[in-house]
Amino acid sequence: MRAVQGEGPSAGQRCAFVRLGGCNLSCRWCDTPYTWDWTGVGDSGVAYDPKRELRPMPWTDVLRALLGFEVPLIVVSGGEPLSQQRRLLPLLRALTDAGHKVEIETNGTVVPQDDLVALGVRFNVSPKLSHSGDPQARRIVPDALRAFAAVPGTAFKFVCRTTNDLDEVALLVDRYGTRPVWIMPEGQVPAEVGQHLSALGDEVVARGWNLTTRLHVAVWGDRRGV
Ligand SMILES: Nc1nc2[nH]cc(C(=O)O)c2c(=O)[nH]1
Ligand code: SF4
Ligand SMILES: [Mg+2]
Repeated sequence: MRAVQGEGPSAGQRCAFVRLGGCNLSCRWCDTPYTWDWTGVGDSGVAYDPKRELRPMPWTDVLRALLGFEVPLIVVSGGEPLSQQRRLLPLLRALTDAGHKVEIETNGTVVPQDDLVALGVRFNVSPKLSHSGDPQARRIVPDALRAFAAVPGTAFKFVCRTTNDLDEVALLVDRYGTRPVWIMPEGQVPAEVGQHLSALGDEVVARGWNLTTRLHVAVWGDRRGV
């Protein structure tokens, strides 16, 4: 489906999405539990059925569908798309060869391969804070964060609720050089996003960081596919 990139430095740009199944984390407030939560551990409490939610497709079919949307930007998300980075490579190479910009939304726990980095895709890296409920050793992978920080164009996008979360972000930035920083409010409905946005805005600006909303939530609520 066509949409606009809802988050981060390219927010507002026309795009199409590829959403991959499976994640190596299990964040409580995850907004796409249907990509990985087969047991109902997330806040939704729903145990999704992988047979219903996931559809294996040859990458050439995915390419054809994406080219058909005729949009400049392709956003690859999940789940955690880099769990399948080797298998994604031919698709992403074909997209960049065809002149598309590609952005990959990742949780920052998987070191990107050199041949993926060489394609010139943009990584939107979203390291998870303690309120995700994931153990620190799983959500913070220093080698991966440092590797992403070294790739030109990478943006680090931290999902936050309160100003206390910003102190946690600052520690990660100091330790691993995760810049530039974008702070994004947590929330799956406009009221929640708005509330967190106004709670965070002043301090984000004072700290010299960037702020992003979740444009797709404002436009489409929690609808899937956009
Ligand atoms: N419109 C829109 N923009 C997005 N940017 C990142 C998304 C994600 O789910 O990773 C996302 C999403 O789900 N929808
Ligand atoms: S890393 Fe992303 S997709 Fe995975 S559980 Fe957390 S929020 Fe959901
Ligand atoms: Mg999303």
